Amino acid sequence: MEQYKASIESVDNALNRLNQTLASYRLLSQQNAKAKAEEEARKQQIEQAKQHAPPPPRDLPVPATAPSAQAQAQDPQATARARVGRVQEANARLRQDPYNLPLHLVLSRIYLVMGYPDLAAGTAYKALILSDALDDEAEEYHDEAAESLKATIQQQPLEERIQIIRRAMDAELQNQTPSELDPALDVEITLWMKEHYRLIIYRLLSRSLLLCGCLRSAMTYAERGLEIYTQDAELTEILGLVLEAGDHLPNEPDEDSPMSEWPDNGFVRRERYPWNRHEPNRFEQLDHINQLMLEASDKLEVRTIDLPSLTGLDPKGISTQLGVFAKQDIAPGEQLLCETSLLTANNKLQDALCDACSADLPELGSPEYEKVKACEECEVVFCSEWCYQAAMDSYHPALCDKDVEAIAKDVEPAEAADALYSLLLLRALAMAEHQECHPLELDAVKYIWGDFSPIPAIGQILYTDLDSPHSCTIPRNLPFSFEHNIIRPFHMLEKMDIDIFATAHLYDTWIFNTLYAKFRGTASARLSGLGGRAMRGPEVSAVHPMWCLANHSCDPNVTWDWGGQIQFTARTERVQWRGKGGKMLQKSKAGIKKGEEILNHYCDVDLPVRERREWARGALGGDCMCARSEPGPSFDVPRRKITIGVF
Ligand SMILES: C[S@@+](CC[C@H](N)C(=O)[O-])C[C@H]1O[C@@H](n2cnc3c(N)ncnc32)[C@H](O)[C@@H]1O
Repeated sequence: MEQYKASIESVDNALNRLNQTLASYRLLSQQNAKAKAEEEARKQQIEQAKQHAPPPPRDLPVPATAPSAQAQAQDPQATARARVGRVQEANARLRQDPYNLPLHLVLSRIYLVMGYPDLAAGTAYKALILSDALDDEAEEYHDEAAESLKATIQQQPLEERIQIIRRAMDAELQNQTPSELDPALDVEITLWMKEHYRLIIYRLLSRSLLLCGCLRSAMTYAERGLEIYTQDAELTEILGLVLEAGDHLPNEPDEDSPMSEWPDNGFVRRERYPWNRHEPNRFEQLDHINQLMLEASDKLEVRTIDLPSLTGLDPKGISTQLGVFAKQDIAPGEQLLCETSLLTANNKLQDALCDACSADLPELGSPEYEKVKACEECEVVFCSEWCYQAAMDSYHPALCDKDVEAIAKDVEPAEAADALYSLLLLRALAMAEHQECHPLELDAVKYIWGDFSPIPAIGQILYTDLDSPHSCTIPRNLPFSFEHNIIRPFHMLEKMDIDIFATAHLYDTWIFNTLYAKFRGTASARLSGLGGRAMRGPEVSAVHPMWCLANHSCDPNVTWDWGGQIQFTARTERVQWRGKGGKMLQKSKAGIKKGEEILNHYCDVDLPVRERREWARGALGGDCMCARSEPGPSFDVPRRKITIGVF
């Protein structure tokens, strides 16, 4: 105990000495009449100092469950279990100590090793936010991050703490210049950030973004790191790898291309994460799903169905999923489903649409306009008292007066679809926040098919090296960008006054990815009714959780229409097409018999077969196997084009 006390004192003594040295330099600099000349000299010296590489960062503490290399080779299953255990353990520790910067770096590294560079980037980005907060007393999270990091540093070996202080004092003495250290900040924290953690943040962020295909951001962070750590071999290597990855691109940018020409998006794994305890067993919860279906239709029920696996990932060639079936005979032209969803989005700032259901608002001054109701606090408008009340009960208070209106609005046409997905995410986050529910447990989200790829086999190599996004050996089909999957969701949460560190169990990159996976397979989009033009890209979008349980066919037995509500109506005429011998075919009669499956259509069924197949490969993940589109010669008659569909 005495010995411990003495060591503490020696750290304190060293810190005091350092502070005195710094203070004397500050005094000197104030007295110096030739301040300008000195400033020049100081700049030169800083430049010289930058030429010396900082000492390599001490390796981060490895959680106790990490398996040894030998154990990994002997038992890959145990290794995989241990890795998932490490994610859970790091997250559990973060729940107790949410502002702990080094712990974020540990978790980021675990994700990277597990082949989740997207999650590694999300976690390293949070470490960067903490690092920026540590630099400025006035920043949100400053006090919490400083307290947590100080406690971590105090647990480190005393010799190392003293060495770091000594090195800083020596550098100060050698330079004979005013200190770069900010007197308002804790000196030891500043030194540890510089010696260890800031460098690791830049390395982790730039490498993981490189592996996600976000070359522009990877380059930005590698370069930012190199401005501080000019000689760092790893950052220099990562910068080289970014340039090399650019060589593989079809429109290859070169080193001198403007930054804006470098791609900043790619694809990542789309899977039910092994630690995700929120995905329901939909087959066991069919009764509950059918209770939800009753609110949209009393003529339909949800059942399990074996579909041909279109992605080729299922070894049996069959994918057991859900589908929608008729509970009674349905006549041609009869309406069979009418569903209202509040999981909607509109990417136009000025369009007159209901905030809740996205229906067009009636014309100003018309008798119908009487029904329109605005929020008294923030003036957001709803088409009816019903929508106003539903929004208040479901999501609006979480967004009211929170300065979120301009997020993802009025974007370039090429960005329109991604903006809509971001806005659907914002709506889901607001629903979760207001309803005090985990975002993946929301009724509007929980039972949606996420089109997840199977988790890779135990022991399978995921990246042949951790140097290139092209070395990944497993399918990655979830579109990913640093902006949409990381920066924007955290920004939205901060606007909603949500502490992103204290709520990581509710709001984190893996949760955003899971929500995006669900929305990407099921959201319908359309142009806004008011002046919407195709060149502006999709403008309104919604996820209808019951509607989207119906599977696709290029010979559908229903049509659908979506204004404020989405409706299924039994087709009055089935599609006709020319078969192999050029003969006109119409496989089925209009009308739906009890027990028959509801065959939805996600694309324009009037498109020619080649375009439908191309669409199906993108949207369903493979060739559509319905009788009309089965691979093989077929001669479709192209007809009218519509501008509405699942995107
Ligand atoms: C919007 S969901 C339809 C509902 C889904 N079956 C479920 O269980 O929730 C779309 C997914 O269903 C499957 N699917 C839909 N239509 C299909 C078809 N004609 N053939 C094979 N799979 C289909 C694909 O996996 C597709 O990604």
